Amino acid sequence: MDHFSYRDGRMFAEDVALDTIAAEVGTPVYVYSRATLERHARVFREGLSGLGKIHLAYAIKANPNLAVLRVLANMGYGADVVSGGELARALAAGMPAHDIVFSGVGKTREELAFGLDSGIGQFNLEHEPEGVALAEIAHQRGLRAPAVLRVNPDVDAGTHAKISTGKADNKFGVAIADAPAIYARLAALPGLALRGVAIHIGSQLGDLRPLETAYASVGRLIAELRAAGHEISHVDLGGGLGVPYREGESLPSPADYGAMVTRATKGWDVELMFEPGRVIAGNAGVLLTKVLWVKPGVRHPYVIVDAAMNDLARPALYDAWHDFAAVAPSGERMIANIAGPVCESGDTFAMARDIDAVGEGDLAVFRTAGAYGATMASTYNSRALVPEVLVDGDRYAVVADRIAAQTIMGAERVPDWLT
Ligand SMILES: Cc1ncc(COP(=O)(O)O)c(C=O)c1O
Ligand SMILES: N[C@@H](CCCC[NH3+])C(=O)O
Repeated sequence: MDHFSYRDGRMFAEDVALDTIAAEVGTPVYVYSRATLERHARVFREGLSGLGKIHLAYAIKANPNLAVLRVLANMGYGADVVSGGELARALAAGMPAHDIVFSGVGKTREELAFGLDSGIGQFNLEHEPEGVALAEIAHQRGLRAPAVLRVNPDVDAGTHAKISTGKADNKFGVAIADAPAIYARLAALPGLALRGVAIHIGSQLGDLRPLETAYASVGRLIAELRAAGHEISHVDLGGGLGVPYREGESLPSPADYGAMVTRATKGWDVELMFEPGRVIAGNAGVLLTKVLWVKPGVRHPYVIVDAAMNDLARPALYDAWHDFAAVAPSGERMIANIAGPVCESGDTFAMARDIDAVGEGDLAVFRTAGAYGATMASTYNSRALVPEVLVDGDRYAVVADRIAAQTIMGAERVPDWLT
């Protein structure tokens, strides 16, 4: 069941009409559905139900809003974090420290110490010097840091180049061929409790084959590490499962993914960990916007909406497609370009798109905006930071305020020597 659907010609988020939210909170605004978040969390877990003991660490970079994290914490999810800021959020949302995994290619010593002092469950080491530093910091505290080594399997994930992470030339992990030697050196350090490996080859994957190839490499590595005498008890298979962005698009489901994982990890005898992000949050949110103007264009009119690339960066960054739908469609269609107010031609959400006909003042949504939406927002062009709303049945709450340009200006200073 879609939790963003029409009733009597108006779009609702669960049981709340989007025009009500627009009138009360203003636009642009992100709107999330709690029921959808919960459904996705449940379906992902069910997809992996044949695998025995698993750990689910929601990749909070996808949507780190505290209310969203609380929903997922209540569903038994831990967190995959990539900065001290994300770690602070996961803890603040009530995620138990031992359910938190710390990934990221540029963790600072301070962040490593923060993770240790918080008692997090696992560090995913991205390279040898990081492991050495973590071992030192842990040893000084009389601790052994639970850790796994992230390997780069040199697999083309078949997704957008900017969100591929598993090719040899990408910055993530250690080359899988170098992994046995690095693993052996790190495993010998007294401050580390090295217990396995991690992998993550990219995001928005629409084909499971690259993942299966990568997991097969991990399987061979596990055998090699065990043959060298290492105890391998944990393997983190990362995230990356894609979601449909276009109506009618069909992608592998969590159940398909689970079947592949079951096949690929047969006989591994480890606790598997997963870091889903987009598949949990992507289709649980829309960006609600208002049409400001409809302006003639050379081939098609420009629909200028009040959301812009600073609110939803994905189209400008990755040429990403987000379905656009009127909140109260008339039934008419139009071919139009859709753009925001920011002074860049890249601030264009769609060109020559067949959309619901809209005019000045109409409300519309960009769909599938729950992941990598608000979290990538900025205040470029001195625009406000976009607010977020969580709907739960017939109630809703503003879960992140709109931060006005004036408030942001309040953090700036003109030094007195600049008279
Ligand atoms: C290490 C790591 N884990 C998990 C994820 C989540 O990925 P996705 O949102 O595609 O599931 C990412 C982002 O791609 C990541 O870098
Ligand atoms: N920000 C990207 C995903 C990056 C995933 C981070 N590892 C997107 O919007 O699709």
